[in-house]
Amino acid sequence: MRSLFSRQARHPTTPPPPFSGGETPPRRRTPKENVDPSTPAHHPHSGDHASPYRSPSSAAKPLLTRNRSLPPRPPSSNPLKRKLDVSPARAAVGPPPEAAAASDSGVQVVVRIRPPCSVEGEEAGEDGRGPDACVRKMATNSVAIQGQDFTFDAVADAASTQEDLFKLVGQPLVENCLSGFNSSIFAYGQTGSGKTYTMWGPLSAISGDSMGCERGLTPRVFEQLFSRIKEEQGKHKDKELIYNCTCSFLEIYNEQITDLLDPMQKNLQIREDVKTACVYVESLTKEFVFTMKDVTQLLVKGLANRRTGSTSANADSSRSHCVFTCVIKSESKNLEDGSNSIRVSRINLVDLAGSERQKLTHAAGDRLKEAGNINRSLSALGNLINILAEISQSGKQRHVPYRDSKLTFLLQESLGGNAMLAMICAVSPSERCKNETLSTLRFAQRAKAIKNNAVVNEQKEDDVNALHEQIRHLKDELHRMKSNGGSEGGNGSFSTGWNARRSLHLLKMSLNRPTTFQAIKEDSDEEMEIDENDVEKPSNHDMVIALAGDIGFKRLPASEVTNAGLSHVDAFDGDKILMPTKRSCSDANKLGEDRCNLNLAASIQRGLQVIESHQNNGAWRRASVGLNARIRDVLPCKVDVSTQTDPEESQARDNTLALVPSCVVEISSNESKDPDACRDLQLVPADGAVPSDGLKQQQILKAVEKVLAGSIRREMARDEQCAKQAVEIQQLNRLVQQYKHERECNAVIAQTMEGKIARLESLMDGTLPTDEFIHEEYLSLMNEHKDPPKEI
Ligand SMILES: Nc1ncnc2c1ncn2[C@@H]1O[C@H](COP(=O)(O)OP(=O)(O)OP(=O)(O)O)[C@@H](O)[C@H]1O
Repeated sequence: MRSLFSRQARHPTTPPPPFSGGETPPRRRTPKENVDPSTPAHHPHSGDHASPYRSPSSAAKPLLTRNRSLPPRPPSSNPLKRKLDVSPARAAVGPPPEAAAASDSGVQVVVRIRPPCSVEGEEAGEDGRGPDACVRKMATNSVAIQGQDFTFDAVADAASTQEDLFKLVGQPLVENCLSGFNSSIFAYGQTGSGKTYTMWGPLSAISGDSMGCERGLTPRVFEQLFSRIKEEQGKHKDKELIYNCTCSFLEIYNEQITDLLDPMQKNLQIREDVKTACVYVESLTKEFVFTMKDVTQLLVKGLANRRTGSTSANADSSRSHCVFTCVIKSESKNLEDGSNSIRVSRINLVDLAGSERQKLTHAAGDRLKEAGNINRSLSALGNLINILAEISQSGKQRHVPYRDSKLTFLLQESLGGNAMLAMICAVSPSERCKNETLSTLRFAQRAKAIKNNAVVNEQKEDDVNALHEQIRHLKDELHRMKSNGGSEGGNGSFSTGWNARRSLHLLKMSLNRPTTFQAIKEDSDEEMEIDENDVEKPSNHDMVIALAGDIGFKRLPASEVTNAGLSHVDAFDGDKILMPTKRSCSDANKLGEDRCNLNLAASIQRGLQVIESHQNNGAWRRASVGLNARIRDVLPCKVDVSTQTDPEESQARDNTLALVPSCVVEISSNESKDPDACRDLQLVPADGAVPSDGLKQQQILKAVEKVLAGSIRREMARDEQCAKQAVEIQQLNRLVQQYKHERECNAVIAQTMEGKIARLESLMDGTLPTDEFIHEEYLSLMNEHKDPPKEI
């Protein structure tokens, strides 16, 4: 599966030991055929002890900084972006902690000159370094043939051992795999040049109990792999490292794939997973391997099933390309956050069929047909390598013909893709093979120019979870915005929108609810039922106040109270109403009484002035209307005077007082038409008894003062309520404006989110490379911050 999180390849921390083969002969001035064009001031002898996994041309070039057009950005605070950040420090986290010996992803080329066979020995010398050898090792990394120098990553001559080759190529491969890189080794060369010997070694050395020194690369790689796995598990017990290795073995013979672990399975098909872009062979046998013994069994079985034939160049010539693959899956746990990480890497060990000149090998029949297919297939490989080399050198994109052969189609990951590739080019020192050898060296030269794109194949559980979670969150957010106009729920910028909506709702409730004034309830005279219009604009001269013994206020028809000074009125269920009138006061003709009347009038006047100042207030009018209606319904009613009078006034409790408007009939309807019609008020005793004048006047005065004080208190409470409502309305208006603004912002955010979701999904699907994702995110952020919405 394609990794979501690419990491750069690292430089070797444990370079392989110097190659021990061969001494350096005297230098000759020869044309340099394959100097790496990207290497400045390259010197053919500069690569002493070079590892095939070290490329000076690309040292210190992080994978993601190559071809990057974006300026560097500071580390993101976004956890998701931090996950996507690629840095060597981060790449060093995970099993194994030691950096793998690896270069960037240039193809590493090692040339191996096999020892001459008995016939060739005469011309090439026993060690292949004789004066008649067609190819000579000039340095640890260069050879000379027909007056031409070729420089590679390393050269192993006839004196080199299998162990040397393993240290050069096999050991770094194991480290790369444990670090999560796909890694491949191809053995290329003409028939009989030593490819099979290098890759596997003689069958006897593989299957033998003794650790034969002729064991080839593959068994050594797996010995090392199991040894390193054990070492890592011991070293990082806290990470609970679990490794799974599965192996498969196939051959491509005459352009048909055969399962070497189950040779009955022939003509298997190559499939491509569209989602992950991975290529695999359908129905190929995969075996778990846990020990070296398991691997040996597979190797022996597979190699035994491989097609071989005798040619004039090689008595035991391999007639097919053969690919041994091992997929290594490692799981580790981060004890800090409990998350898991999984690395999956693939080893491809490829022993190619040898090219041959049919004229020289005198092939016929099946061998000829085989040779034709082998050459066609190798020709497709050569062509592909030419194109990849050209692409790497020129930077120009062009079609890469992976599908030209089964070999190139199957191994496309290793060729210019997500893998580290080492190419071992085997050559013969024989003069008779010089053209083939030259051809092989030219092939090697072109292969060296290829740049692969190896990345650590790692998936972190929390990375995937975080991406899924973010997509889900964004989708939810978007859905809410679309369905609710972008303001409900959520957090951050949406919370204000939600507040605005809530405030609007409260405003609506507030405006619809019946106007209630808590202050009135808190008044001690809550049982008082009074129509303020009855005391509105009173006339001292016309005012008649009736005081009932139990301080009940009653209205009397004006006709019944205007004609008599203190007349008995039984209009209300026989209640006696004392009606002190202006005339009765005049009759008494006493200074105290006049003063009393004047004081009373002044008190009432003061109260009424306060009330008048609010008579245009809407709340006041609503309250008045409400009170009028209630008064009409419940009259006569009583007020407990004790709640509004001083203790010494309690003696007046037995007296029933009635507040009598002069125009009680149809007062509610009249008040709006002619408020003056209701201005006459009379206080009369409810029981009709006539109290003594002085006492009564005092009682009246105090009672009226209390009534007015209550009215004033209520008015002040209403004022306070009105002021509060005005502030609230102002605040709500501001919230409405804010709400509108946020709706606009949310529309923009919704658009951005849709884009982000699409990008994240593409990233998850693998259709959008991480580089492009980061680039698009960057552009999106730039766009977002270019024109920030104005704050209200
Ligand atoms: N480095 C070496 N040391 C000793 N013997 C070698 C070496 N390389 C090759 N040989 C021997 O040379 C012979 C041919 O080698 P090998 O079969 O590996 O060639 P090949 O390239 O695989 O040929 P083909 O393509 O026909 O399969 C074998 O007998 C092998 O043992």
